[in-house]
Amino acid sequence: MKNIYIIGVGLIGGSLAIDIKKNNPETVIYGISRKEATLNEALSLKLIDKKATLDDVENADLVIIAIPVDATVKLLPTILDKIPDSGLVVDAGSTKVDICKVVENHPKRRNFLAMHPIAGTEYSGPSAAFSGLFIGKTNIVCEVEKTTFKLQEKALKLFTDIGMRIRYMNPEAHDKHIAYMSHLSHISSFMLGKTVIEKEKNERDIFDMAGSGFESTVRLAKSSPAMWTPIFKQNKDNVIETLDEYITNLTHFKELMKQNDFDAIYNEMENTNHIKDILKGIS
Ligand SMILES: NC(=O)c1ccc[n+]([C@@H]2O[C@H](COP(=O)([O-])OP(=O)(O)OC[C@H]3O[C@@H](n4cnc5c(N)ncnc54)[C@H](O)[C@@H]3O)[C@@H](O)[C@H]2O)c1
Ligand SMILES: O=C(O)C(=O)C[C@]1(C(=O)O)C=C[C@@H](O)C=C1
Repeated sequence: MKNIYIIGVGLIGGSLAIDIKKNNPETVIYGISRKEATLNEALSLKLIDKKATLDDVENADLVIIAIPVDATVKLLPTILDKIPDSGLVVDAGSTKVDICKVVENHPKRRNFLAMHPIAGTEYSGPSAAFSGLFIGKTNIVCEVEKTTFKLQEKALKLFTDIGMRIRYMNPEAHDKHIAYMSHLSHISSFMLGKTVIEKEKNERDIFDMAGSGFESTVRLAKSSPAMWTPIFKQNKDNVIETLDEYITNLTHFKELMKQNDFDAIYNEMENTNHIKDILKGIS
């Protein structure tokens, strides 16, 4: 691909830019952002080769949209309008139902591939981007059958070349599973951070007593509200369902404590230890 345009050169867009360029040195990577300062930062960090504007995508072989999911829903139809007939658009959004819905009747629907790379960190912006983020990680691809076969092949090669494995899923299943697998852990981390900040008022105590256990469970509370608010809004019903389940489990744990049923508490923890085997890998 000769010309790749990345809209949103933050953690995800910037990290994709670095590794795609490594594998395809002849490709020109253009960055598009709302703020000039973000593009200048991306240029100075060598994430992109050149700055561009939305109108320039009429020359695109590929456009990667890596902006918050509400902005993706707004921009995606316009980008599809502008790209050439041979062009491909992919998005990296953390939700998939609303994004797929907004283009379901678009005349260039077959030029779009919906995906969600399950890779990231709690940091955002161009300076958070790094090479290797996607190695060994899963890329969830939705409604693959709605994309022209030739364009599917091009996109999937680009992503497997940077180390990703592909998993296919429909958008509804994606949003339901991801509410448990990603959105709930962010809420639980944010609320853990809130509880500690509210009750442990002395920041020196928090700093001195934060061990690696607290650090690791509160890591996601450093994440960007600008990215997460639209995710929770788009996936509201699924997220509320996960919260109901989680709150039931927390309440159950509290009841066992009140009843001094420490055998039951032991069993709860022992059963949950199974997560360690699951995360070791399913072959
Ligand atoms: N952070 C993660 O762990 C992660 C993982 C997988 C997918 N995603 C998804 O990838 C997308 C990007 O996330 P990120 O972590 O790279 O965020 P980020 O904040 O690091 O980068 C997003 C960039 O988009 C820019 N931007 C915002 N609105 C814009 C608009 N309307 N037009 C152009 N630029 C705009 C921001 O200024 C920022 O530079 C989101 O849809 C997110 O849901 C994030
Ligand atoms: O590891 C992290 O810090 C992340 O938040 C990455 C993470 C997640 O695993 O929940 C966050 C959002 C995504 O859409 C995909 C990946």
